[in-house]
This record gives sequence, C-alpha cells and structure tokens, in this order.
Amino acid sequence: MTKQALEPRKALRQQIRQARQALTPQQQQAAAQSILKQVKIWFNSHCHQQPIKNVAIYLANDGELNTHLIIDWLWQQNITVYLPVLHPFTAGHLLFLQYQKDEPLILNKFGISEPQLSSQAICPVKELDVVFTPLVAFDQQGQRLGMGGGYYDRTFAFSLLQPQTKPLLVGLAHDCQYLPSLPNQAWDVPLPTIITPSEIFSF
Ligand SMILES: Nc1nc2c(c(=O)[nH]1)N(C=O)[C@@H](CNc1ccc(C(=O)N[C@@H](CCC(=O)O)C(=O)O)cc1)CN2
Ligand SMILES: Nc1ncnc2c1ncn2[C@@H]1O[C@H](COP(=O)(O)OP(=O)(O)OP(=O)(O)O)[C@@H](O)[C@H]1O
Repeated sequence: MTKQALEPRKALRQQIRQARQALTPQQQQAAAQSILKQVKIWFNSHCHQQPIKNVAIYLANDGELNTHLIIDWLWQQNITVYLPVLHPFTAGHLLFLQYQKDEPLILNKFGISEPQLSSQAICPVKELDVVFTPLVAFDQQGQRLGMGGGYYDRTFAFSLLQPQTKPLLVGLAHDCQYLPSLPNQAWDVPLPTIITPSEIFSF
C-alpha cells in the first residue's frame, strides 16, 4: 500500500477524533442514555432470531461513546460481558476476556483499561454472539474506520469469508462519526449494524 493511499484515512481519522473529543460531558451523558434505548430496541428485535448470551463490548477512550450504562444493563439481563485485550503473543490481534462487576482492570499500552490476563476468562471469538465494536468513523455502506491499529480487522478477518457466521458485529458511535463515504481497503471488515444515539442502521 502506498503512503499516498493511506493519507486520506489518516486525515479523516484525525478530523472525527477531534469532533468526538470536543463533545461536552453533558453531551456524552445524553448520548450514553439515548444509545442504551436504541440498544434495547435492537436487542428486542434480535433476541428472537438467535439467543444472545455472550456479548463483547469496549470501555470508552478518546471521546468514544460511553458504554457503562449498556454494560450495567447487559449484566442485569444475565448476559456474560467481555472486553478486548491486546493479544500478548499474536501482535495486532485481540482476545476477549470476561468482565464482571468490580473486576480489577489494568491499563494497556494505549492507556485503555482491560481485564488482567487469565486463561479461564477468555471467550473464543466464534463463541461470542454479539461484538459491539468501537470505531472512529462509519459510512452509508457500513464501512468502518478504526483507530488505525487494525486490531478488529485482523481478529474478525474470518468474517469476510463467512459473513453469516457468529459473532454479529455491531458498531457503536456518536452521530458525528458518520461520513457519507470512506476510502476503504480490502482488509476492512464491514459492520452489518451500526447503532448511534438517534438511529439503528442496517446494511
Ligand atoms: N475503547 C477502545 N478499546 C480498544 C480499541 C478501540 O478503538 N477503542 N481498539 C481498536 O482497535 C483496540 C486498541 N486499539 C488502539 C489503537 C490505537 C490507539 C491510539 O491511541 N493510537 C495513538 C498512537 C499510538 C501509539 O502511541 O503508538 C494515536 O493514534 O494517537 C488506541 C487504541 C482494543 N481496544
Ligand atoms: N486482516 C489483516 N491482516 C493483516 N494485516 C491487517 C489486516 N487488517 C488490517 N491490517 C493492517 O492493520 C493496519 C491498520 O489497518 P486499519 O487502518 O484498517 O485499522 P483500523 O480499522 O483503523 O483499526 P482497528 O481495527 O484497530 O480499530 C494496516 O496497515 C493493515 O496493513
């Protein structure tokens, strides 16, 4: 890949990261409450099609949509919640570890909280029913631009070949993270569903 082809992605990443970082604590709180309502609506329409027992989500960083209310609600539903952990051996990949109330967390190299490594707490990715993914920007086709590490793209690359298989990938984002069209690369894993505080997009 030439450096030139990657430049527009870098500029868009910077622009949207600044927009979400500029949201006030009040706007963040309102967004977190609204998206919980949307997530409940989406769950109600989906739990009939397939049981949802294992759900991966993330802890917000860099102005991302705060997921604490969603996590509390998932725990109330007796759903097992998992968080991404940077893979200790396979560079650029993620592991998903169970996250329980009052779980001790440690900071990874990006300053994001993650559970401490423990082999019993790992859920193999194909046993996750739903993965709520963070993202920097999304477009009208469900294409996703992330933080630039390629972590989600590598970890879920298998879903490009098996798009109908578990887990269901669902992006969570502020409305300001929408762009009509993103410049994409072959490795980008698209998201069939993206939920924002005001809408549920299905692609
Ligand atoms: N909340 C959250 N957790 C997540 C992700 C995410 O996007 N959001 N990830 C999604 O993949 C993974 C971490 N990926 C990340 C990739 C880059 C940076 C980052 O801050 N990069 C810096 C420079 C990096 C450096 O210091 O080397 C930057 O761009 O400013 C953060 C997270 C796993 N956990
Ligand atoms: N399936 C893959 N196999 C190998 N390398 C990959 C794969 N997917 C992405 N990469 C590499 O990861 C780097 C970052 O990719 P990209 O900019 O698409 O990440 P991102 O989607 O923004 O990040 P993330 O998924 O961590 O949020 C690219 O340079 C690319 O070469």
